[in-house]
Amino acid sequence: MKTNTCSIYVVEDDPLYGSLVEHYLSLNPDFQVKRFNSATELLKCLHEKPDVITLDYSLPDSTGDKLLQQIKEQSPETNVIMISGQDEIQVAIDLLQKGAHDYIVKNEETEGRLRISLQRLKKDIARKRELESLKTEVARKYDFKFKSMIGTSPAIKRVFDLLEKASATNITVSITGETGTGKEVAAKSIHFNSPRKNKPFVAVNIAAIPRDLIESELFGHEKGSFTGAVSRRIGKFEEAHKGTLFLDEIGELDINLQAKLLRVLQEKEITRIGSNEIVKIDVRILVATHKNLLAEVKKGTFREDLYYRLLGLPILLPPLRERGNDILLIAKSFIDAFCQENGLTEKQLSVEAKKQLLQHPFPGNIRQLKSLVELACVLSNTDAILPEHLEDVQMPTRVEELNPLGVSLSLKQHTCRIIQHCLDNNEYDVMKVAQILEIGKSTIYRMINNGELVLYKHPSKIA
Ligand SMILES: Nc1ncnc2c1ncn2[C@@H]1O[C@H](COP(=O)(O)OP(=O)(O)OP(=O)(O)O)[C@@H](O)[C@H]1O
Repeated sequence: MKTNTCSIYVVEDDPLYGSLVEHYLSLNPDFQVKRFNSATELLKCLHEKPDVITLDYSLPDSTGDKLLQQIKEQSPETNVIMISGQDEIQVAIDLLQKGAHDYIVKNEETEGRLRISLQRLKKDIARKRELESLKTEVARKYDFKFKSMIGTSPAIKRVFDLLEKASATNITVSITGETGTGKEVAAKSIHFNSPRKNKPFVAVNIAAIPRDLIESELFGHEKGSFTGAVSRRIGKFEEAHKGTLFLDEIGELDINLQAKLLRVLQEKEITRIGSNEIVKIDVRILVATHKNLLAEVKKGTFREDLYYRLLGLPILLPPLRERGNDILLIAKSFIDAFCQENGLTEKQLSVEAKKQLLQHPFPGNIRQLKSLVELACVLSNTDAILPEHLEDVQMPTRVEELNPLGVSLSLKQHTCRIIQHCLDNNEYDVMKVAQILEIGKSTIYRMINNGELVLYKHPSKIA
């Protein structure tokens, strides 16, 4: 159905009034109107799930009250507008509480009120349809069965197998792998191929949120529960109710909050900060980290009980250098997408360029491959990508070299270059860089997430 059309069923036993409403509504080309003289007639067609039903309160074979309940049970998405000869306020309140969208009294203003009510509904319905189609589009994008995660190597096929198993059940999944190996894409694939796919997928990057705000971000807060809590806010757990919560960089969670998270996972209920109300939650948990959590447990920075609670089905994403020819398949898809998006002619990797890519260690994995081939598309003036286009950009070693062309940069660009330089020269140790530059590590992680900084962790440096 088009986003702006709207099916409306008119239920009215008074033939004259019924045909008046039907005629009036049919004047709008976006409305597809059908008329019914009784509750029995309507119930036969309720499986068609119309967008709107205008319902006469007193019908010969049912009451508006009873019929409203039946509609809400059988077609909960249908909006019901009650039209009644009664102007008793309590009747209207009761029906609205039972799920009617509007209550309109039959008088000389009925036509105008009905028009306003339907106009509002039409916008809501169009918005809902748009949202549904966006959801379907996202779901299709992350459907690993249809190769949105590219790869045919034995290493990635093993991962696809596990992703499929993970999608079929509710088990907690812990995804590990070097930076840029596709942990977030894997998490989305699990969700969008699971029975929860029509419910929310909520991702939280623990490292990107300042330590003081994490608790409120996860569990929500009541107005006034701490300085800055100007209004009530639900947390990510409640937001993800019935869906999936993806806790990225779980290894960065503060040890004190680890205890609270464990309790929430065991008891399946949360309390917002500053509230005593217990809220039941039904959330599927996926976690990811590039850290070796067992090593963190041994160091005493990650709780052992939480580690075992989160381990569930472990999925290790292999580094790109272990995926053989997948490197070329993925590179080609990035090249095609980049050329198409930027109006460039189609480009092919030369035999030598392919050899070079296959030998590259790719410490930044797929994210690094993407920037490398996108830069090559820009550097190549022909339809061929040659080895010279795939040279790694040399990292400057002196701060003056950060701006070799002397072009004027904004303060933000300078900031990015300085932090990136410091990361490159300190083994990508975010904590250390945060201390050296006296900035928060969450700032650095936020910039990494925004793509302003790159965290190329050399394999030998990964714990
Ligand atoms: N198999 C794949 N095929 C094609 N593209 C992929 C594949 N896996 C990941 N990507 C792409 O690689 C990039 C990095 O993926 P993603 O953000 O999921 O990695 P990550 O492991 O979560 O990174 P980080 O550790 O930095 O959080 C994204 O652009 C993603 O779309």
